[in-house]
Amino acid sequence: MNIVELHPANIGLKGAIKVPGDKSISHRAIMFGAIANGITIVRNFLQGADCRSTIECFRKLGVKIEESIDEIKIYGNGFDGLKEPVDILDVGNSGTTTRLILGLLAGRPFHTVIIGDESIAKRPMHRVTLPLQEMGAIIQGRNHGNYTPLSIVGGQLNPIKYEMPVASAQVKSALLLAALQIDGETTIIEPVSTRDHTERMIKQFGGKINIEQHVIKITGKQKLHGAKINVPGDISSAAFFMVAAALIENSNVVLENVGLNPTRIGVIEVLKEMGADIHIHENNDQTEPVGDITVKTSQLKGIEIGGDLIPRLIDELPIIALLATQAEGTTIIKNAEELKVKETNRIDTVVKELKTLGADIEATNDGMIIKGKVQLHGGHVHSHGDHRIGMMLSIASLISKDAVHLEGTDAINVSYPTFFEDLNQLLTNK
Ligand SMILES: O=C(O)C1=C[C@@H](OP(=O)(O)O)[C@@H](O)[C@H](O)C1
Ligand SMILES: C=C(OP(=O)(O)O)C(=O)O
Repeated sequence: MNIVELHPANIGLKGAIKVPGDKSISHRAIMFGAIANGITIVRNFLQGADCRSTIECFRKLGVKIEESIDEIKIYGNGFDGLKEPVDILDVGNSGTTTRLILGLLAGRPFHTVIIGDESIAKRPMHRVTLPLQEMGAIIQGRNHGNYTPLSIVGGQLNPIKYEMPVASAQVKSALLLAALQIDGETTIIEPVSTRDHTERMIKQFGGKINIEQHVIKITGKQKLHGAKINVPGDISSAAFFMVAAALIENSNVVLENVGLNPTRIGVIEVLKEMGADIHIHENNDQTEPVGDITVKTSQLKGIEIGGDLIPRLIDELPIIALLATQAEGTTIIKNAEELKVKETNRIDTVVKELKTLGADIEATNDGMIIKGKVQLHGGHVHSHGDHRIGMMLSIASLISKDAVHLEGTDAINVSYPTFFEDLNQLLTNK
């Protein structure tokens, strides 16, 4: 496992960068391109390991996908264009690929086997396999279909009315991808709003979907046509530099062309409530809203984070935990038990690694309690193979007193392969 020695920043972060494309939207652009009729062109696609896994899975399903430096071209032939793969589909580290592809394959009349890495093998799949089985798909796997390896034989599905027990955009999207193949209307009820990229994309590809509050209705067998997708920058990646700029003296950072979908901007709301010097400049209102985010060095105070806000910042909670170590007072993160079933148990890994650096942080059943402001010291820390933990600890090293030895930085390739290049650029700008 690779170990990198990281040093405290002795200057502020300065300048403007464009973070890479949004991971959630990049996955969906490939999937919708594959099931639509005609050509789909995707610009600013995230070339991270997770989205690469999605491309390779769809190639194995018989979809022609061409790649050049600045765009991806997908030749869609509708749902019927997908063919029984002769090989196993490997989803790598990607929960989004696993769950969404299961929804799509639930309606395909052929057999597929899905595997992933060690982390994927621990992530619960019943949340999608149970409702998909209720719709009529045949799914088998470890622990009665809860864990990979999974095998699925899809076919004719029945529409259902499904009240989701967990707030999860992946579950919602899997069910929508299944529902798109059914003659009849499927109803999905979310407990709390989650990211709505799938719903937006259905419309962008020419489909119809009815959304009223938390009730989503969709009729299948619609004709989707190819589209042009400009993927906005990923706010989940931008969050690391938003926090770094707020915490490091003499910083002034602009993150350009970041996706500002209202279901994703919880981290901006938290930064504002904690007192950060942050400004948003919305550029336009496309299918997905985008804009520039400016963050300067800030004085912060602890707050309580929970309830409906959680799904809107779920992936940002590791970096928000670091932010809280530098805020005056106590920050309480609650209702975030979903953190336990991410690439790692992110309550445990965040608490363990930040404690190693001297933070005052305790795990609770559904989140964390963090007391600040505490000067972090150096130490030997580990990403545990989790990209977001790796990036959070890299930012922590910038505000630590002594060197930090970070093990497992390669995990960062999952969502942000150019993370260290971008960080170095912000550190060298005057
Ligand atoms: O739909 C998506 O693209 C995602 C949904 C979230 O997962 P859940 O649906 O499990 O909350 C998020 O954590 C993940 O990084 C991406
Ligand atoms: C949880 C994440 O992704 P996924 O579920 O797709 O593995 C993430 O990117 O933080």
